Amino acid sequence: MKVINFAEANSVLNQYVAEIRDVAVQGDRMRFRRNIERIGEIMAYEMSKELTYSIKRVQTPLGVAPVSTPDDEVVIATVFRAGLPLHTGFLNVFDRAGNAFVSAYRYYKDKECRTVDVHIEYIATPDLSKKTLLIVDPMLATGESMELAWKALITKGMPAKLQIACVIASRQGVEHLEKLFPGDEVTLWCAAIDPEMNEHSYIVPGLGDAGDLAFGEKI
Ligand SMILES: O=P(O)(O)OC[C@H]1O[C@H](OP(=O)(O)OP(=O)(O)O)[C@H](O)[C@@H]1O
Ligand SMILES: O=c1cc[nH]c(=O)[nH]1
Ligand SMILES: [Mg+2]
Repeated sequence: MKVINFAEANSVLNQYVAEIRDVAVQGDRMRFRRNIERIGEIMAYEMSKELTYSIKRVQTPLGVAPVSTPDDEVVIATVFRAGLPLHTGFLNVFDRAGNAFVSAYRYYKDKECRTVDVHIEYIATPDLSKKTLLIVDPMLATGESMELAWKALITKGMPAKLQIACVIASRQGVEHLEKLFPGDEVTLWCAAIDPEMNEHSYIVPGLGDAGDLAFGEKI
């Protein structure tokens, strides 16, 4: 798997990442969601450079313009709930894309909240055969949700290409996906890679709980 880490380059994307991490700013839910969305828009633009292009002839009122446009049939897939604002950002850019949704949630198997498991309940997707699938989820912690989402999605057709986008990934999550996707056909795009996870499988320094920050606490 190829890994592209936007934190290695200076751009305004880092300002949005700083705001979603910052305890003094992240409590503004609308700004939090919009920042994730803006990160999605920038990532989608960068990712668009990796698609397959061909020149089409476009009739203007005054003549014919040759324009190189993408040929990929893109499907954007995300994981409820936290993935929704990132999905919106991608869909703002790839506005003709198909859309897939998977519900995956982490739950603790023990009272001490130390052993996390992931449960998939719901999947809604178009046929993924021969498509260019973009799986977008803001947090890649253990990597279990992403692996299960991928495995659930491919029961609905095998895509021709896969790109994965996260906002904050843990080093362990990246290694988990590297084992799942050996070779360099799959690319992971992330805004930052953090070094650690805590005993509750939260990314450190991370940003906290992305789903709760975007939508409020759940019971
Ligand atoms: O790599 P993992 O250890 O599997 O963790 C990552 C998952 O955690 C978050 O969802 P969460 O389970 O918190 O659900 P939520 O979006 O409903 O808050 C996030 O959106 C990922 O799907
Ligand atoms: O740090 C983390 C890990 C998983 N999910 C989150 O929302 N945050
Ligand atoms: Mg959550």
